[in-house]
Amino acid sequence: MNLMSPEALEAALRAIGEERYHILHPFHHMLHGGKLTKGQVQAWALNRYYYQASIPAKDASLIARLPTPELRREWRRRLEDHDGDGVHPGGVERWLALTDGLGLDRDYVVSLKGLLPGTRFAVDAYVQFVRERSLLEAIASSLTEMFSPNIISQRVSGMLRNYDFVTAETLTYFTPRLTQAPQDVAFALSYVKAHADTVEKQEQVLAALRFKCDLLWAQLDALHVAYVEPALPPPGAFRP
Ligand SMILES: O=C(O)c1cc(C(=O)O)c2c(n1)C(=O)C(=O)c1cc(C(=O)O)[nH]c1-2
Repeated sequence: MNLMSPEALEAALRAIGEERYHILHPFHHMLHGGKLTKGQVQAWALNRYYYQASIPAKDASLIARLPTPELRREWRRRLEDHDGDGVHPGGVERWLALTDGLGLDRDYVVSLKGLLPGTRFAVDAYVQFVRERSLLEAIASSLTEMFSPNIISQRVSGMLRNYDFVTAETLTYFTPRLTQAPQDVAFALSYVKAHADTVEKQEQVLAALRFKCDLLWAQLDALHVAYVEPALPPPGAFRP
């Protein structure tokens, strides 16, 4: 690989999303296309809770390694987006409003007892990646958020149209994400474009984004195998 301009690097990052973001996964198509039962949608929300709940842990470990107040302030905003400020609910709390709206017991969701092993391993791999890899790779791994407004729009409009058990209120988690994600991306992308200034670093940021796409994909694979086809939930996992 030759050294790319920052613009060419951004194009290469976007091409990774075109190729492997979870918007292409069959489970996503079934979810927004109205092809799932209520129990299968509950399984999705319950498992995805672990992703939401783990995001602040990965952001906190990233903040700990940022070298300046300016950088830490920028990343701290994400912690507030997810954890809230004690007055306004954050994303984790809003995700529980979603699982409430789908009729799941909150204590059961938070206990993680019904989680698929595949979800646990994929999410834990993200937190560990951010803790152990370089700051540049850790920041680059957040860049799937470049692609999330698209999948969120598709999911929200499709679910509202196709399921009588889903209301706009149930899905309010997603509304703030449509403005928060582009704000997150503006910073992370400009950081990556400025700091990936060698071929080796450019290869690392591209690999970090592929890794992140893969762990999002693996979460939907786990749901598909357990609840759609061949529908074999592992021992102890949530049963609709
Ligand atoms: O709905 C989605 O498909 C989706 C995807 C992603 C993503 O691409 O990582 C995030 C979110 N949602 C999300 O809600 C969110 O808070 C979030 C934080 C992060 C991150 O890596 O820091 N990704 C995502």
